[in-house]
Amino acid sequence: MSNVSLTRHLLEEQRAGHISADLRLLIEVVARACKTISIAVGKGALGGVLGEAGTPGAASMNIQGEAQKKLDVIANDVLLEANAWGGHLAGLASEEMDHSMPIADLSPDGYPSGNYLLLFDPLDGSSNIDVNISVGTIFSVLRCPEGVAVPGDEHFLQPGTDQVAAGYCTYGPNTTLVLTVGHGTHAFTLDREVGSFMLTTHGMRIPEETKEFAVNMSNQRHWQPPMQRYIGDLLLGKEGPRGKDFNMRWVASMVADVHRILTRGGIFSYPLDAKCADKGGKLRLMYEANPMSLLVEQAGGAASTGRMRMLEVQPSGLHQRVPVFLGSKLEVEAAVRYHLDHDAG
Ligand SMILES: O=P(O)(O)OC[C@H]1O[C@](O)(COP(=O)(O)O)[C@@H](O)[C@@H]1O
Ligand SMILES: [Mg+2]
Ligand SMILES: [Mg+2]
Repeated sequence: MSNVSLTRHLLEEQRAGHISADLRLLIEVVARACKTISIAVGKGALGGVLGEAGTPGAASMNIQGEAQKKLDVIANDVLLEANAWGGHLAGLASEEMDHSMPIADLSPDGYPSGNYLLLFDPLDGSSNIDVNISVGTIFSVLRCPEGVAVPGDEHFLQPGTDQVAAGYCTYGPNTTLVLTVGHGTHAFTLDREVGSFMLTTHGMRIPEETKEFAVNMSNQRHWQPPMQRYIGDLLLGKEGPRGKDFNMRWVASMVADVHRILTRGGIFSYPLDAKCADKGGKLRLMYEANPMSLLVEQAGGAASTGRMRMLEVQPSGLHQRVPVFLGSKLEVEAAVRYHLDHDAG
């Protein structure tokens, strides 16, 4: 077992010139918030954290029009509270908040504003909270544009290539933080007795090829023709054009599905379908697709919308949705080929 804590790892990244002291602090604050969320998730029914937020018959809704779970709200509050003292942050944005929040509004006591913007999905996999299946937190860090002291939504609309850090924490049988600052993707497991994240995988690598795909098959009839054809060919197995049998896994928590892919390979997809076409997709670009795409690319994988590299999408809205294909490089390239061939007629 490694004796490298997250703190030591971040100090080494700072000494190597990969991150500033402020960014190190910011990541430590997010990691501390994740520990608090992990404790709340772990208490389950005993902590009164299961079920819907709001009052019976009047569930509270977020900007996405989704009913909020108690833990969505708790996790969001934990992240806000942890970051309220500012210093390192200029503003933050969350799946659960209609608009971004400048740190000046969050911290009226007058802490100085910093240089970074933090975006997060405080609780990913909400439908799994009440059934004791892994959920998580996803986050992305951008630089606040020069000369902007009080950032608005428009300042967050930077492509994924501009992320200076990205990560997620899974709350499952163990609590694992997976992080990149653009120099590899590394995993830290929470030592619950000591209370520290310890480095457990340095330099995660996704195998280029895979025989495992992750998709919500119940949407099949709503998919567009290239997706129908792609998955159809996977299902034909050895006898089909792909020449091998594929296995399927779908946790319905993006963090857990991506964690499996970072650990042993695979392809994860949430394509455009007739149900979500008007919104542009199901998953959110800024705090789901982009951070996961950076982590996957840094581990040797690929991430695409099916038609272009995810990290190069120019965002047009804080809560913008996109189709997602990510994971083993050659398999993502295969999925993209089905889309491009279709478009080319
Ligand atoms: O219920 P579906 O359609 O399978 O969708 C599952 C997907 O939705 C999500 O739960 C969306 O995230 P939130 O729980 O943060 O809204 C992903 O984690 C997951 O991949
Ligand atoms: Mg999510
Ligand atoms: Mg969420």
